[in-house]
Order: sequence, then structure tokens, then C-alpha cells
Amino acid sequence: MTELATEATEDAPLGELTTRTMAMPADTNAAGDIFGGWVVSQMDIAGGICAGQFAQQRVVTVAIDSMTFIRPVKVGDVLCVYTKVTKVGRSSMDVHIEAWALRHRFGYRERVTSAKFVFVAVDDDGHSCEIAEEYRKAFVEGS
Ligand SMILES: CC(=O)SCCNC(=O)CCNC(=O)[C@H](O)C(C)(C)COP(=O)(O)OP(=O)(O)OC[C@H]1O[C@@H](n2cnc3c(N)ncnc32)[C@H](O)[C@@H]1OP(=O)(O)O
Repeated sequence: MTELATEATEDAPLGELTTRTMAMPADTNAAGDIFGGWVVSQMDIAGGICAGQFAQQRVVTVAIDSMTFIRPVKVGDVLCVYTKVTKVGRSSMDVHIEAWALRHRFGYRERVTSAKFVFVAVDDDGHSCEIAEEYRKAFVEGS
């Protein structure tokens, strides 16, 4: 039987824990690893929650500026997605997103991806709209 370590293997995640989802067999590719697209979609969901809460508005993903797959995700891992708003424009927000796999549900955790997504606040018609001044002012870059 494999013994599971309980210590984190790396530095701590950056950002706030936003979603946790278990990787299931239906999400695998032919090699038995979890599809990168599934992982990206989990990151997109978490980023959307983060940006929507920041702007207190509906948001859409406009860009994935960088995306690094560091290690594979396996069935039974719990994918923990951390998010942090790193830049705020008139309507756009850069969100640093990283996913960590909690191996075998309760084992050690490892960073598996890191990315920068850009979200835009939109109105009911889907047009970009200004993020409220109070939220933009409250944002302190690098904090
Ligand atoms: C295709 C899909 O289904 S992807 C998944 C879901 N996402 C979507 O459906 C979004 C589809 N895209 C859109 O609807 C439009 O591109 C919108 C509404 C997001 C933006 O429309 P635009 O006409 O570009 O709006 P606008 O010119 O006002 O730009 C809005 C902001 O987005 C930023 N932006 C636009 N394109 C990009 C880009 N490629 N990368 C980074 N930022 C961008 C602009 O700099 C601007 O930022 P600011 O307001 O903070 O200065």
C-alpha cells in the first residue's frame, strides 16, 4: 500500500481558495490523465467567480494570457483552484489563477497549473461596462 504524505511539497498557493472539485474518470484522456481542457474549465469557473465578486457584476472571459501545465492531474485528485485579482482596468481584471492537486483526495498537494486570465465586466447586452469606482479605488495593486 502506498503511504501518503500529508505535508505540502512546495511553497503555498497564491490567492484565495475559490473552488474544489474532484477529478473523475469521465474527465480523462486516452492516457488516463485528466484532460487539460477540464482543468482549464475549472480555472475559468473559479476566475469568473473571483472577477464577478470583485466587480459585483456579470463578467466574461476575454483572454487567457498565459497558461502553464506543470504536472498531470489524476483521477481521485481534488483540484483546488486559487484566484487573485492582480490588475484592474476600466472594465477588465487580470486574475492570477493556479490549481493545486490534493493527491488521492487527502494526500500531499502540488501545484499543477498557473495562468493569467483576463475577465471583463459586461452589461445585460454583453457590452463591456465600467467597474464601479469604489471597487476600482479599493484595489491596491500588488496587495
Ligand atoms: C468565445 C467564447 O465563448 S469565450 C468564453 C466566454 N467569453 C465570451 O463569450 C466573451 C466574448 N468576447 C466579448 O464578448 C467581447 O470581446 C468583450 C465584451 C469581452 C469585450 O469587447 P470589446 O469590444 O473588446 O470591449 P472593449 O473594447 O470595451 O474592451 C473591454 C476591455 O477588455 C480588454 N480586452 C479586450 N480584448 C482583450 C484581450 N484580448 N486581452 C486582454 N484584454 C482585452 C480591453 O483592454 C478593455 O479593458 P479596459 O476596459 O479595462 O480598458
